[in-house]
Amino acid sequence: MGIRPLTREEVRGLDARAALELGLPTLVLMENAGRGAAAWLRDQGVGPSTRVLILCGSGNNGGDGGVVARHLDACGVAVRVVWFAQAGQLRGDAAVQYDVLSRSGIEQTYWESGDLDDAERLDLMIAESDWVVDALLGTGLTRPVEGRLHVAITAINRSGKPILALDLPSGLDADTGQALGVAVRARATATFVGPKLGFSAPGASDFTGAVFVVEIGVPRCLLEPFQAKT
Ligand SMILES: NC(=O)C1=CN([C@@H]2O[C@H](COP(=O)(O)OP(=O)(O)OC[C@H]3O[C@@H](n4cnc5c(N)ncnc54)[C@H](O)[C@@H]3O)[C@@H](O)[C@H]2O)[C@@H](O)CC1
Ligand SMILES: [K+]
Repeated sequence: MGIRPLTREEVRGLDARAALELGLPTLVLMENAGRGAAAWLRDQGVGPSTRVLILCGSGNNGGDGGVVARHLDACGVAVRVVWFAQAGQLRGDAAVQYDVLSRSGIEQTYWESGDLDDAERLDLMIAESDWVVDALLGTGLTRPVEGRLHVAITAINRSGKPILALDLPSGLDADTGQALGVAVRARATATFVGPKLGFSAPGASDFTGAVFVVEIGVPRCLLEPFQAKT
C-alpha cells in the first residue's frame, strides 16, 4: 500500500498505536526496519569484503542501527558500531540491541561526552569504512543538534563516504525538511512506514539522497487513512 507523506506526529502516532492498541511489540517494528535497511545495503553489493561503520544515537533510531549491524554481521560483513551515549545510559529497545550485539561478539564501543575532543579517532573509524550508516537521530529530534552529535555529523559529511540514513538524515526536521543546526547528507535514506512530509521541501533531497520506503509491519487497519491517492 502506497503511503502519502507523513508528518512527524503522524508517523510516531502510527508506531505508538501499533504497540498500544494492537499489542505489536516495538522490537518487532524495529527488527523489520533494520532488516529492510540492511537488505538494501546488500543489494548495493555490501558483502564480506565490505566494512560498514554504524553510528547509533541513544534512542530507537540507534536501536534500528543495532539491528542493521546484526543482519550485516550475519552475512559476513565487517561491522563496527559506535553508540553516542554514556556507558550504561541506553534504555529500552536500544539497550536490548546493545546487549545482543555485545553477547554476539560484534565490535561496538561508546563515544561519550568526554570524547568530544577526540574527533580524530572518529575520523579514523570513518576513513576505515566503506559505508557509514547514520542511526543517530530519527523522528525524536526535538532541538538543534549540538555537542558530540554535531561533531559526528560534521565528520561523516566531510568524509565523502557513502552514507545510508535510517528513517531520515540525522538533524533533518521531518516536517520542514530543514537542517536543525546541522544534518547528514546521505546517499540514500531508508525511511520507515512512509515518506516524511519534509522530504519534498526544496533542498531536502540534498540531505536525503534517494529515498526508499521500508514497510515495517504496521497493519493495514492503521495505515488506511494515510493511503496515497492514486
Ligand atoms: N517507536 C517505534 O515503534 C519505532 C521507532 N523506530 C525508530 O525510532 C525513531 C524514533 O525513536 P526515538 O523516539 O527514540 O527518537 P530518536 O532515536 O530519533 O532520538 C531520541 C534521542 O535523541 C535525543 N535528541 C533529540 N534531539 C536531539 C538533539 N538535537 N541533539 C542531541 N540529542 C537529541 C533525545 O533526547 C533522545 O535521547 C524513528 O525515527 C525510527 O528510526 C523504528 O524502530 C520503528 C519502530
Ligand atoms: K538517522
